[in-house]
Amino acid sequence: MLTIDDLGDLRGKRVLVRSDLNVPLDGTTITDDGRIRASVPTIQRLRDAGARVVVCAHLGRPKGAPEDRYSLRPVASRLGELLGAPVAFATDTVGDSGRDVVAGLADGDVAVLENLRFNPGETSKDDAERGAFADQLAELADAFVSDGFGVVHRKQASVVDVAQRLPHAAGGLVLAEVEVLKRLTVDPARPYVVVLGGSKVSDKLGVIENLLGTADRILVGGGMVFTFLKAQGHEVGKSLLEEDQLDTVRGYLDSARERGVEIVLPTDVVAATAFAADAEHDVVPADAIPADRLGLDIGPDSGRLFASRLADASTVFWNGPMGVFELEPFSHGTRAVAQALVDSDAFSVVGGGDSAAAVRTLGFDEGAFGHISTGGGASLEYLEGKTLPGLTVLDS
Ligand SMILES: Nc1ncnc2c1ncn2[C@@H]1O[C@H](COP(=O)(O)OP(=O)(O)O)[C@@H](O)[C@H]1O
Ligand SMILES: O=C(OP(=O)(O)O)[C@H](O)COP(=O)(O)O
Repeated sequence: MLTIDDLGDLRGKRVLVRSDLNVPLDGTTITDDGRIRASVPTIQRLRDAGARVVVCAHLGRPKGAPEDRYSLRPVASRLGELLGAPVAFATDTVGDSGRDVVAGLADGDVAVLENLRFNPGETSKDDAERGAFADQLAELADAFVSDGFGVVHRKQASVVDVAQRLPHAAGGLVLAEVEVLKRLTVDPARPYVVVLGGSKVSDKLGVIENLLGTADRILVGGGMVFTFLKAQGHEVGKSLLEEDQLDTVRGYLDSARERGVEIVLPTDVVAATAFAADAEHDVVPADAIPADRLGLDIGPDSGRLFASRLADASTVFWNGPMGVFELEPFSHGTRAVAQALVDSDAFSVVGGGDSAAAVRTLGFDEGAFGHISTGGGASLEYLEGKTLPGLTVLDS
């Protein structure tokens, strides 16, 4: 991959940096700034080189139009604090504000553009629409640095199309993440255990197919669980469910059996009356979730089971919290898995915005894990052996 050194002298040049600043927020309060901190070294390096740094990023999944709750303004403020320098904020991405803010930058200055996903072109499936938005982004800069590892699996304008329009390079974060993940693709020490959870179920269920060819054991928790339980014929109440994936999941279970890959499912679940910290909740058997309840965590028995299936692992990749860890009553399963990794001798990689945030907010020391990756879906697709569009485009 091309690196920042390949871009030559950057003094006075406008450099567009695609970062992954998709951090968890409580209102306008950032509850974990890990992804912003991870983005700082590349931005600082470009400042030191005298570049005029234009940072672009997304927050959440707005549908192509502005929504206050997804504004990057609080993120820009936090970036300024971490850099110890003023950060200009454009209230749009490629409109008047974006252009004015970029025009006002001096060498070494930094600006953050408003959420890329407020523009329909960013995530469009239509090449022409995405290309037109990428043209506008490219007009704001002389060079492009891709540093948002968490989005390199997305074929989106700011990840792929803009790189085709400007001299481009991989940032230090992307290079570092790929370096670590390579260790898990080239002959990982066995047993190799993958732990999957979280809420992006439709996105991530598909990775299991390829992981069945590489992992020895897959532990399933979080919102993923219920599609498996339902596929086995159990009721899951009001829990997160991908109804149209039931046959696919049955196929995974059959295929795992044939290949000798162990799929470990929870034996009990914390089932609540509502998605709220003060909701009534009980531990119920995984095969007997009441119709009016939703599963928001794996239960204590499952926590012990998962820990026991991690104890002998030599390599572990974990993406996706085991429950709604943001709410204390539903954080115990995630804590149990994190503790099991801390206690094991395995080389462990924890990937994903929320998984990394969970580990930190639950009070674990980052140093106790082999690597904390900023990418969840991106890491998973890399480990599957898939071609990631945001990486391929940096090769040429
Ligand atoms: N049983 C569940 N039901 C609903 N949401 C869940 C459940 N378990 C975990 N989650 C949610 O999953 C979210 C993280 O999912 P995801 O984005 O896939 O992970 P990551 O960001 O680590 O890749 C968390 O906000 C958590 O509250
Ligand atoms: O949070 C992210 O991914 P992750 O939840 O897989 O870690 C990235 O910012 C990508 O976001 P997206 O899954 O909305 O494209």
